[in-house]
Amino acid sequence: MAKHNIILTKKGKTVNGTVQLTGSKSECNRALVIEALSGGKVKVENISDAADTVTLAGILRESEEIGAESVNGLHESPHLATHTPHLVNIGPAGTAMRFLTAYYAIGDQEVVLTGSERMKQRPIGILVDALRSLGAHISYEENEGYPPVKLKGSFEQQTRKISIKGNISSQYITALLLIAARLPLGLELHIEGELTSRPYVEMTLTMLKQAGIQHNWQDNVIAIEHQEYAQTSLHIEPDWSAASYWYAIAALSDEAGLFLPGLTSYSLQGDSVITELMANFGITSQFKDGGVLLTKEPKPIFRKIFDLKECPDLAQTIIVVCAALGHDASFTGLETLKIKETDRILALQTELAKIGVKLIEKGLVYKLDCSEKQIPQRMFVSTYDDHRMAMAFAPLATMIPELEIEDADVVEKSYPAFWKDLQKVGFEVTQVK
Ligand SMILES: O=C(O)C1=C[C@@H](OP(=O)(O)O)[C@@H](O)[C@H](O)C1
Ligand SMILES: C=C(OP(=O)(O)O)C(=O)O
Repeated sequence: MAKHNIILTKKGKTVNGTVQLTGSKSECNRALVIEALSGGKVKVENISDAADTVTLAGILRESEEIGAESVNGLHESPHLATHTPHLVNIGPAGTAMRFLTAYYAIGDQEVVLTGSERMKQRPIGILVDALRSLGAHISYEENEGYPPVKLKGSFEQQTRKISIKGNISSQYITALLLIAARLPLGLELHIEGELTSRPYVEMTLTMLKQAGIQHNWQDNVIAIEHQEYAQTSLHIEPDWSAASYWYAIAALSDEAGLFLPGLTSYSLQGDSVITELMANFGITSQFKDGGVLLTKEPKPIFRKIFDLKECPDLAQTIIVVCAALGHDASFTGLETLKIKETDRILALQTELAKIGVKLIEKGLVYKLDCSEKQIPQRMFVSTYDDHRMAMAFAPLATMIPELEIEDADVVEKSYPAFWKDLQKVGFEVTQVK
């Protein structure tokens, strides 16, 4: 598909309106895997239209069909008849890549699981090693430790007790927890060292519980016995990471009145912490009428340090807001950013340099230096195949008269209606020929 850029403009410094956000990509991806493993007992309500979720749903549906054909003896499918493995391409969806690796590892189909060029650079060795110790047969098709992977579909559980490093990606842990109840011996997962992105692991366990799967988490050990799913529906809340861009827009405006229906203060999503983070920039979040109302009051910013280890997907949103406001804050917990859709540290450094702001690495702390900040009349934002680069820089249109954003469709990964929603609240979006 041809890539196209857009120019974003916004007149005035007030923003008002109602925006219905799509379902959470993280909740939905978990729910779909739970649904697939539950043998039809669990259903998903309010499925997200994030491209990563739509892709995952399609793949799981196709897999179930192939599974059903092979159970019924209909081996006429060209893949199965010639023993060519079923080729599954997950594109840029990291969460789905990790979850499907675990899902196919315990299935009975032979599958080669691949993704976009960037996906082939996003590590998966820690998860593969854990699955191999459980008894899965997995090999690498290109580079050791990275997709594509071949899953042989001949799982025999060797042990229930495995260890996994917790500081690279919580998605490996979620992937294992999602299949745990289907393992004949269950799972006893020992998390070694620090656990990054912890709220995502909590979300997984809560959703499993909603689906009838109990767990026991003590210190660094999570245990799930082999057990049956309950007959139930999982309801997906709107996406709090998507909400963060609306908070950023409010933070960079003089006045705001934005209503986001469906969001609750008791969300499963760790990114709901955006309400606390944005309070530092004068944003009040009022939960009422079945949603959240954001309002803005100008106030001095005091907070100097932000630890984002539990909410890595908010890093770009918060850092861009601080840079735009000329607030020299420091950030910790950004270690996982280099292995996401792009190296997000490098991408931030390169794009912030265009407004004269530096993001300086000092060991594990990143510090903004806004002393030479300059808001230009026009800016071109490169997006590096990263939806969050496009959405985190879009709020700058409240300050920069002409903001050109590269490859606008990149937002489809998690929030396809983003540009349309901006238009609804008074932004102009012009496609560049
Ligand atoms: O489990 C999830 O749904 C996610 C976990 C996080 O990844 P890491 O655990 O790799 O930080 C997050 O960045 C990602 O967007 C979604
Ligand atoms: C890191 C992200 O997604 P994933 O890892 O699922 O590609 C994200 O949405 O910011």
